[in-house]
Amino acid sequence: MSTKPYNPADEGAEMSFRQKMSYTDYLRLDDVLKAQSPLSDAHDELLFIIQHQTSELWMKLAIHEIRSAMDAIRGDTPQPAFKMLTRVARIFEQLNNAWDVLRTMTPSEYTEFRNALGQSSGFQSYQYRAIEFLAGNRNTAMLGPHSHRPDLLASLEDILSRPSLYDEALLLLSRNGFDIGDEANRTNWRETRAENPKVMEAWRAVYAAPGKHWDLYELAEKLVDFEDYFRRWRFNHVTTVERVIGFKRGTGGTSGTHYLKKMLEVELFPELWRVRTVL
Ligand code: HEM
Ligand SMILES: N[C@@H](CC(=O)c1ccccc1NC=O)C(=O)O
Repeated sequence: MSTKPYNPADEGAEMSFRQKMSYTDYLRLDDVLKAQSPLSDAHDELLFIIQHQTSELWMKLAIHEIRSAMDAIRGDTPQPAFKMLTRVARIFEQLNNAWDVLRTMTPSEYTEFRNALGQSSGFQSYQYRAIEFLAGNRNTAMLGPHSHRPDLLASLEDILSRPSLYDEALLLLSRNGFDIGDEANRTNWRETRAENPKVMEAWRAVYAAPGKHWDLYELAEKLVDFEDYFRRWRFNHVTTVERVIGFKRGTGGTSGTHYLKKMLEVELFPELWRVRTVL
């Protein structure tokens, strides 16, 4: 005895989208799902492509959130920035978990298609560079790989012409009466700023009396949280890279694992880490 299969149309599920916007239409899935073009017959190349494309989508959202957080801080309304920065940290947590999928690819499997990648490399990810530049890790040498794309170069240059997320936090400290020295009058934002003892002292005062400076205290902790998850991303990346290609040179031309280990030393918000020692 068979029962009739359940039909969601009986309770009103729409079944015809000839004249209406569907899920596939709204999400432009034809564009998204046609954008994977492996260059080899290797089974794992699709994993590699999807891993990177999904990472780039999450980075797009991170950039959107960081920019809005910066606007909120600049407008002296830091509260919405807290939520946005929490989301950025969660995005990095998501990216960190994604390494578990890529880690299932062995060196033997990667070697099957590595040649097809030519000299392309994550080193040329302009969204990754945008996140670093927005956060405050600025190095104009990193513009080089984008010199053939005036549109991308212009958007990175635009980021470098304005204060970073951390600069916005320091300017907020200054507007709240904290002495941050010459940094309050800075006009050139293109390079990473030098560490500043006055900024360290300002953060020390914030951490010494959280109740008195709650917004600045909460902002500082959101920034530390963001950097914490960012550091974990760098660490997961270099560990995966060592596991898959050892100490081979990178396709992008750097020393590979050695280069990435050096990048682990980068600090986005140095005084916020330094201040811990003196509390
Ligand atoms: C098997 C997987 C991977 C390997 C073997 C690998 C390898 C490398 C190497 C060797 C570099 C140094 C630059 C070079 O000379 O090429 C690099 C940089 C980079 N990779 Fe990967 N990578 C892998 C996966 C990923 C994934 C999934 C992402 C996510 C988007 C990514 C993003 C980046 C970025 C953003 C850089 C630049 C880092 C910086 O300049 O600090 N990589 N990668
Ligand atoms: N740099 C990697 C290649 C690589 O991982 C890659 C190549 C093209 C697009 C994204 C990549 N991912 C991260 O660098 C390698 O040396 O094997």
